[in-house]
Amino acid sequence: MSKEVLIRTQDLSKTFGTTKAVKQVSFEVYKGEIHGLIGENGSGKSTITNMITGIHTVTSGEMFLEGQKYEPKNQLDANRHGVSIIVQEMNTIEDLTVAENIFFGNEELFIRNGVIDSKAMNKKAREYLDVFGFDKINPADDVVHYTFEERKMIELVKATYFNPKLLVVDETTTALSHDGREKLYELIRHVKNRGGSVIVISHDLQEVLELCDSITVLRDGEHIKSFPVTDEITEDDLKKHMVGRELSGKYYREDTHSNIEGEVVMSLKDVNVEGILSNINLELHKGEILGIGGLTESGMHELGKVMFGALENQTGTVSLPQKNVEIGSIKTAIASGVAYASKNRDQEGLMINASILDNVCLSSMDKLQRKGFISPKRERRFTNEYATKMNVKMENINQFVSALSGGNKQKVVLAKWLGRDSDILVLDSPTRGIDVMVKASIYELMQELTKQGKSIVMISEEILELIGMCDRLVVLKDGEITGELLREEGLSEEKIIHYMI
Ligand SMILES: Nc1ncnc2c1ncn2[C@@H]1O[C@H](COP(=O)(O)OP(=O)(O)OP(=O)(O)O)[C@@H](O)[C@H]1O
Repeated sequence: MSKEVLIRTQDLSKTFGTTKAVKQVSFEVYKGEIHGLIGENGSGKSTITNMITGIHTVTSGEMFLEGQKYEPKNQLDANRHGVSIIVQEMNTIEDLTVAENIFFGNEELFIRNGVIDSKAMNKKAREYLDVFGFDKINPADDVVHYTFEERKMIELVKATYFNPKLLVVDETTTALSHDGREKLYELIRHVKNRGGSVIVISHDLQEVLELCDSITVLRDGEHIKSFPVTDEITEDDLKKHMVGRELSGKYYREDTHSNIEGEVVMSLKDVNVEGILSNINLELHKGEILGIGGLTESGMHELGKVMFGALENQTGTVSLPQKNVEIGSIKTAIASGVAYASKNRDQEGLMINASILDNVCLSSMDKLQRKGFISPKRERRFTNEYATKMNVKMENINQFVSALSGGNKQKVVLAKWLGRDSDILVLDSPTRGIDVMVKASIYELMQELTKQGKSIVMISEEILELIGMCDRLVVLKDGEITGELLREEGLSEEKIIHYMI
């Protein structure tokens, strides 16, 4: 049986100012297939899918959906054509309830006598949430009460309750916990089994090979290749297509030593946060990479905030013994050389509507000033140095962060803290959304920093990166430390999972 094309792009292009983000891309997605869209950070993946899903207008070129010319006016219009998207960042509206978020733009479904029947809307939302087993999510609650992960789950329902013909999943899996990821895979397969198609954008190449029926590779906004996935295709093949040359070199550390001999630079004593963390006692050593692992709800993300003085209602102490400082606020943390990169980068890590320069310089103002004056030249030099170090793909340092691709935003977060020259870096999900090549350079940089005597706390849901990089790994479950593992004793997935669940 010949395959039927669901969507086809013909010479599709998108220009933002002087940036040619997508250049005459022609590719097609068949009905009933999972199609991977891969490429380095900034290669145009999101821009293409944003055009397909009506988020961006098309600069030039055409799209055809089931053979018909397709020109979505906006996202709702795309939904009405059976096309939806789950984006990288949080995409729920804070002031609305769960149900109002799910049916946003389609409220007319529930209008009775000229007013919205909230009861009927909540009832319908309940039904859809139950299909996914999201029984802890209440349709009538304001969405703001839910975690990043739960809000992503609400978005899954929003994007699929109307049985889309085409679902786009833009770099979402790496933002989710193991369970959330499984739910998303289930959903993707469900759409496929019903004859729908899914475009998956992911930097996890193993995931792409396992999940997808075919793959399209982009490089610098151009279409490089589309091909079906076969058993012969390897991750290295994909990398080669992505960068245009053979790649060599190791990804993770190769040594098996646990570098924990240095003096204690941070000490947590009897830290408790009601309902989140219990009796946390932990020490971080100079030059160490301390991994924190667990399921997303384990308290691991909150532990990072505690180390940065960013959580209220906490008892116990977080201190820096060498400096004789107790961290009780973000201000003290920054002033004492502690940096923190949040998992929730758009809300907590960056000023989205400010320039790269403003973002990189903000936390280093004290370092940059001389006699109370900050020279614009020094700011520019400083920003250029760290943006270049992190390989940020940008027009120039005055570009707004909102105009950067997801992975490049993440690089700005890291550049900001590297520039500050902090002694302790608490990095929550540091390589989220980052392409394989830059990931390798971040791992290299982490090693370089520890050699300089800096200490790193790496909070991650990627077990392999924890195994690959940490001197010591602390595992949390239900807010408590359940295990501590040393690199030199051998870190393995089985051991870690044993303490996680
Ligand atoms: N709103 C915007 N304004 C200006 N430039 C933009 C905008 N959105 C994207 N770009 C630029 O378009 C190019 C492609 O970005 P895009 O987000 O499509 O990349 P991507 O392949 O999805 O990257 P990533 O893997 O990092 O998410 C980048 O150079 C980016 O800076």
